[in-house]
Amino acid sequence: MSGPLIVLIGPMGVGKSTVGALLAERLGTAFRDTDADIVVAQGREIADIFLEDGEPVFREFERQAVRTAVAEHDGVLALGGGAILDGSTRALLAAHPVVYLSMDVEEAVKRTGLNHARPLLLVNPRKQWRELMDARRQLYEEVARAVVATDDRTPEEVAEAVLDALELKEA
Ligand SMILES: Nc1ncnc2c1ncn2[C@@H]1O[C@H](COP(=O)(O)OP(=O)(O)O)[C@@H](O)[C@H]1O
Ligand SMILES: O=C(O)C1=C[C@@H](OP(=O)(O)O)[C@@H](O)[C@H](O)C1
Ligand SMILES: [Mg+2]
Repeated sequence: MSGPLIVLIGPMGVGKSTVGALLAERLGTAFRDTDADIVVAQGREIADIFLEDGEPVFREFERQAVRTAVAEHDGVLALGGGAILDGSTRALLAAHPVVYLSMDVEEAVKRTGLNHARPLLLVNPRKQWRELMDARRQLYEEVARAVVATDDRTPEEVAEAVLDALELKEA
């Protein structure tokens, strides 16, 4: 198996899960999301894993989930926003068609501000999002084969831009 057709990375709320599902539909392939894989494997929501076990344990589940998904899945794969924090994950992704979906902070607050499913943005989302991006921006750029800005674009328009960036044709 040759690995995923597309791997989506980028910050929380940028649309990896939404656009990933659309892309899979347009390409006539399957969609997989490592956050969803972790929820199924653990039988708990992401926020509960953070609360009960802490972030380092979640990151280890995530590291393993990415490894398994990259090895097994040949469709569209969306990762959680922090997956690229792990150096071995970044090394693994170097061989794959990774697209970084980007957005600015105001768009991020609009898309995630009121959503309690994301434990890292529970208090002062604007400040926390800026801090996360200061720590991660360079890692997203380092791993990505293409960058697609999502501000002022519908999920359908983002999906189209991803297909263009990777020169992929619809099914
Ligand atoms: N291009 C877009 N424009 C406006 N809202 C969007 C866009 N993409 C996603 N959203 C919305 O933003 C929220 C987060 O999307 P999601 O796909 O869960 O992001 P991620 O998986 O990157 O965290 C959802 O409510 C989704 O409907
Ligand atoms: O950026 C992060 O550290 C996280 C992003 C989330 O996924 P999404 O990027 O799909 O929201 C989820 O994995 C967890 O809440 C941590
Ligand atoms: Mg997601």
